[in-house]
Amino acid sequence: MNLETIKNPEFVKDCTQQELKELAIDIREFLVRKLSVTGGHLGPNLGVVELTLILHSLYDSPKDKLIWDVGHQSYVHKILTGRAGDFDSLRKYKGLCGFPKRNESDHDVWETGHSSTSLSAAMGMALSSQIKGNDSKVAAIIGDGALTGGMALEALNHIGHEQTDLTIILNDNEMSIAPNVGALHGILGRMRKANTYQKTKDDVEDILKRIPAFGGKIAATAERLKDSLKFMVTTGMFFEEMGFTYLGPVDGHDLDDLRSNIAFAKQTKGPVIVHTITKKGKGYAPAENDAKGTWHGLGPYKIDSGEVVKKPGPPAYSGVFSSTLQKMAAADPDIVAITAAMPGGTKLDSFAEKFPDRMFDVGIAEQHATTMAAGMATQGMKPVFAVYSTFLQRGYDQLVHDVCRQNLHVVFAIDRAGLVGADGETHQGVFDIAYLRHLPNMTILMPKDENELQHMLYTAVYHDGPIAVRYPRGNGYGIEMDNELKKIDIGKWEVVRDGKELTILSFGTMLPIAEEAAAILAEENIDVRIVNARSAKPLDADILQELYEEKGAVLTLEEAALQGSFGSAVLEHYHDLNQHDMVINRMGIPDRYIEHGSVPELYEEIGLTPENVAGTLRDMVPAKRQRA
Ligand SMILES: Cc1ncc(C[n+]2csc(CCOP(=O)(O)OP(=O)(O)O)c2C)c(N)n1
Ligand SMILES: CC(=O)[C@@H](O)[C@H](O)COP(=O)(O)O
Ligand SMILES: [Mg+2]
Repeated sequence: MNLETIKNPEFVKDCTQQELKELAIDIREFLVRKLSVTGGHLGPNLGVVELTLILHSLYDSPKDKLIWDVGHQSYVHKILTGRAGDFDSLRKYKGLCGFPKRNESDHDVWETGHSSTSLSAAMGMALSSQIKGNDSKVAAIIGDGALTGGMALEALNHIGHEQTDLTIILNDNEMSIAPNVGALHGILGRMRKANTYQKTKDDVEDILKRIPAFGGKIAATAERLKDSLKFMVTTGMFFEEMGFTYLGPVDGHDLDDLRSNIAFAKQTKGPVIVHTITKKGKGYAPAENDAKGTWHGLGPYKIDSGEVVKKPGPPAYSGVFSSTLQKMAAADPDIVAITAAMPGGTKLDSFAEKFPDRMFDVGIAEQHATTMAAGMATQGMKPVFAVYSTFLQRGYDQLVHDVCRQNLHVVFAIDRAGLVGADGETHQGVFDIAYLRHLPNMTILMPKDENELQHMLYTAVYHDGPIAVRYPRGNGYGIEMDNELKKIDIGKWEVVRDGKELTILSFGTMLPIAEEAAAILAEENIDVRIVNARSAKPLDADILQELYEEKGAVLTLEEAALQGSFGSAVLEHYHDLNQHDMVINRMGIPDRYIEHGSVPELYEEIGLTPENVAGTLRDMVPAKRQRA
């Protein structure tokens, strides 16, 4: 079938199971082919083809609400809702979003990107239907990984209490990005086995019944055995006790099994959990056999070999972070590393290979990770929580209440700081300076390059108190790395280019843009000093005072939200000293959410380009000269 002819999902209601089977083949072929060029979350989407077909067969989207947790597995939903023709633009600038997007389709009733929000949103919609008395049905699709998120458990607790009509499809493929972790994962595993338990029990009884006379007594014993076994691995006891009707385990690739169970769930009163067992990457061998999570989300690849098309380049910042931490951990047994279900992305998986007892993957539980680290710090450990900027947003109160207020020595290795590109709005790491800077006792550092990162990490681990070292997604510059780690003087910035007329305070990895802008102005005999302003808290008060006294003009440059980040700190500094005549300007992320696209395209969109920086500086010259 030409999927691009699909305009809406209605047609699947009239398909026979056989036709759906054929459609599933077409969808898998389409996904593998399209994503070999665009990249994206192939594994998760190959795992939900049958599930999505049955959901759209049984539910009347968008009147009925289908909510995709994390949403990285919503490509099949997007194909069935008329967007197959847009897949060449998947995760590209102004193209198809890689997550549900309400302005893309009425069928995208809830936007996701961060994990574990679907059950709360579903509950909100289900309660609204109940109060309004309309007949909209609600179904949330949540993965076994997302179920390890605290929000999901909060929602389960409330939903089970309220007994609200809604269906939760638990898409259990035993994988988060990496193999899933946690006690809940163990319970799900026993439920998965319950299937075999059921089969074993039936087999045992059949055999016993075939043994004449004597067999009868054994069969009675088997009955008792069955009851005790049942107690141990009751399928769904965990959820049943929470107030849910538990259906499962269901074969998540068997259209009949899915249809009968989800249809039953849909018409059942109260909350129902349908525990489906799926295979991540189903139907494409390299993805199906992926034990590490490589095929969870990736760039372009060669279909035949499954070879990922790797762009050669310098080491990734994440890699420099991890190798530096490993070097330090070898010499210091108090150093421990923590990740919230991102061992691969943060490169802590290689740390865990060397120090298996000192790396903790807590699941998708950033709140728990933050406070656990604080607990460790009270015992003299040196916890390093490696976390994406955007995901640390989940641990905000723990940062305030547990870490900073108690002034505990926790190191936050904030990865993906700045624009991340293809993941778009929900993943841009642009708010962490703003949400950290106002916390008393917090220190915020960002290196200009990968060599400074290793020294900054060393400085942070041996600092006393809460400290964040932030670094971007992607590779460094391939510069030479110092052999010896050295401490950086926190709060001391570094002049990297002399100049008299104007000064750029460049925060973190904005330096190349600053240098290109200075070169443009040098052609016009406008002399620009560049400072590597490597701490957003504390600021370098000495340099700021020198700039004021020389009646300078300052432009702050950062890849972070202008509202409340580094530039705001410099503004506040001069204001608080009543130095209101200081000529100052700021450039960074404007006050809106930045959608998906390549980082260079996004820089263009928001004006973070050498030409624009030069233009802003040029416009500051008159005011600067007037003040002199
Ligand atoms: C708050 C938060 N932390 C971390 C992530 C990164 N992340 C994206 S998908 C994923 C794993 C999801 O596993 P699961 O829900 O089982 O879905 P699957 O990919 O297996 O279909 C993680 C950890 C995230 N999106 N949100
Ligand atoms: C869906 C999700 O949140 C993750 O898969 C994320 O896309 C990973 O980002 P990186 O590719 O930067 O590791
Ligand atoms: Mg999973």
